[in-house]
Amino acid sequence: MTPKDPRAFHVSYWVAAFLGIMLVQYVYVGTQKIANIPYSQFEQLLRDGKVAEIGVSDRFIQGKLKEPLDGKSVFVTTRVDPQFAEELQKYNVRYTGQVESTLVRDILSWILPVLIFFGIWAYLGRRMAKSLGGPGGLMTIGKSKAKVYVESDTGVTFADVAGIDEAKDELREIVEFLKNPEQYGRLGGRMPKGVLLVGPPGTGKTLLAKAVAGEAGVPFFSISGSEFVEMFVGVGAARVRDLFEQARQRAPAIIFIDELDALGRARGFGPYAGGHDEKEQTLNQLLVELDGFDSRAGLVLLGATNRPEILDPALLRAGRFDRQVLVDRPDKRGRVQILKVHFRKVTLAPDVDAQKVAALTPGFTGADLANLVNESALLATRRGADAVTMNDFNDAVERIVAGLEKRNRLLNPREREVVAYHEMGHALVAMTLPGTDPVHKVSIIPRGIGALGYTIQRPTEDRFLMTQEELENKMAVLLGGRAAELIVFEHYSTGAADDIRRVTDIARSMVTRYGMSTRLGSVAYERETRSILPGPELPSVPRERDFGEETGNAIDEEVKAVVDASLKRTIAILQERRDILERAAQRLLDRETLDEQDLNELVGSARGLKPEAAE
Ligand SMILES: Nc1ncnc2c1ncn2[C@@H]1O[C@H](COP(=O)(O)OP(=O)(O)OP(=O)(O)O)[C@@H](O)[C@H]1O
Ligand SMILES: [Zn+2]
Repeated sequence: MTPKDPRAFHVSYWVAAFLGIMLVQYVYVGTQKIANIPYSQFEQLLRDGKVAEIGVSDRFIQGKLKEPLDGKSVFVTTRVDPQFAEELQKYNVRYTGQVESTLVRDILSWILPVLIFFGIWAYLGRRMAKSLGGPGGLMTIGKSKAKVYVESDTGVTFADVAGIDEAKDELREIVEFLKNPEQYGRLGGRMPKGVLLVGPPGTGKTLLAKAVAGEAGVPFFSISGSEFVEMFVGVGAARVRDLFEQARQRAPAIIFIDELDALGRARGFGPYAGGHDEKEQTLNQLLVELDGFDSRAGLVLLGATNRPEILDPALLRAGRFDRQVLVDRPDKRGRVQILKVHFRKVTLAPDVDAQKVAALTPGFTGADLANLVNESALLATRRGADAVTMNDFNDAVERIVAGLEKRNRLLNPREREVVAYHEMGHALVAMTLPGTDPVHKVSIIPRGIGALGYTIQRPTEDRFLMTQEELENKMAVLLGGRAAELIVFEHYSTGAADDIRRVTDIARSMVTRYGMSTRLGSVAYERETRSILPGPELPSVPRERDFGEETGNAIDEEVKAVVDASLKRTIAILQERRDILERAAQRLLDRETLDEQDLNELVGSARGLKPEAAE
């Protein structure tokens, strides 16, 4: 399309070559037109002395005439046996020699080259399209694919996106900005250029991006990072440039890059570690575009990824994708809302209830739920029913759950219960002990890699200094999960691995760096770069040992003693509040997330109990 696209050159080149060959063929054959004459006429020409030279094969005679006949100077005729010819003349039979059809020759000289040419073109086209990693074939060559992905009106609004209200709220500002980019910058307020939507697959990141475009009524340009993989050098960068160029012309607009991690993988990460020129060039071009565009022009770049941790840090720097919006798996209430959106598309029997279906589908994402509604409708159709019943949903859930379990994405009911008590253990200890950060949210919805549930504490202030008591409370909160599991299930599970690691770090630091152990005194035994205070975690370097083997053993024992004491204390705290733990964990199991207010209602009385009473 645009001359900048390197592939465009290929196509015009091929077309020109093709036309050229046709022209040469035409001119050549045209001047060489051969007269096809009867044998008797040939004899006449011979007798008249008009034939200059001939070539004889066993079936044809071809020759040149001294003067052109009907503008043709070459003739061909079919040979007739001379004796047979005499015979025929004797009986006065008129005869002609006729050259056989020229069809075969025509095919060979015209159609075959054309066919071969198209064959080669199609083959190259397919190969090229394949190496570009995208769909398409013949027709897409030379066209910038970005063009294909523009939607003037996505037709999606926030009403179509349910259950992820927090993410929606964060994007409302972008909508306002896109509706009126000039006004927005009036007071000097700056819009973020890039917003990164982070969340597991199928949670509606693409849908949300489209909804932002739909709400603002701006065009939606989209491209997927994975399309850039395995592309010719230079093509990816050209496409990015082209994409931004087109979007700029139609600003205000949204540019959406799905699977940003495929493109923006940190250098030296994964299978392409070490110079993968093409991706690097494409990434660099993206960074150039990001740095170059002025948000007042009304362009907003949205990116999506489910692996933010592997992104090149350059992408996340200020002025680039400097805002992240979490798009999480929905909890039960969220699932109800999502189901209601998708229920609009099908005819439901009166017994179908979004609450009931939501209760059946813990761990499902928005995409899973959309799939569920669809499957149920298919089952009903197959039955020949005229509405989808609760039974169809039950059957469809069973099928889908089997699939999701295979892909290891769902907890079984027993695991959910363990996770609920574990997380509630953390939360309850935190809410009991003074000086710990308030609990913002508890959830048993898996998040990220590895975390089966989570408890979010929101620090009230930045901390630069912590007392021994505060560190001990922090350890107790971290051990709350393990303690709850021990009390309720009397088991040790792997779910506490990360908690244990962090507790051990704190205990070791207390003993060897902060001099908080009475047995070992206020002596610094180790220098470690890792800090337990909030802030960037530095990579841990091998510890420097300033002590002998005996002291080393004493340190190990002391660390163990600190952790053991902390666990004992934590167990006591929870045992004291066993009934609250039960009630809150059951509520958590039912609702899947509890916010600050829910927790305060459930646990409110816990603070009243003196934690020390437990010791
Ligand atoms: N929150 C939601 N509300 C309503 N429908 C949803 C929601 N989330 C997902 N869906 C349904 O699932 C489909 C797929 O979601 P979408 O492609 O937006 O997910 P995604 O997060 O972009 O996934 P991926 O990371 O795999 O690209 C949507 O088209 C929609 O039908
Ligand atoms: Zn835990």
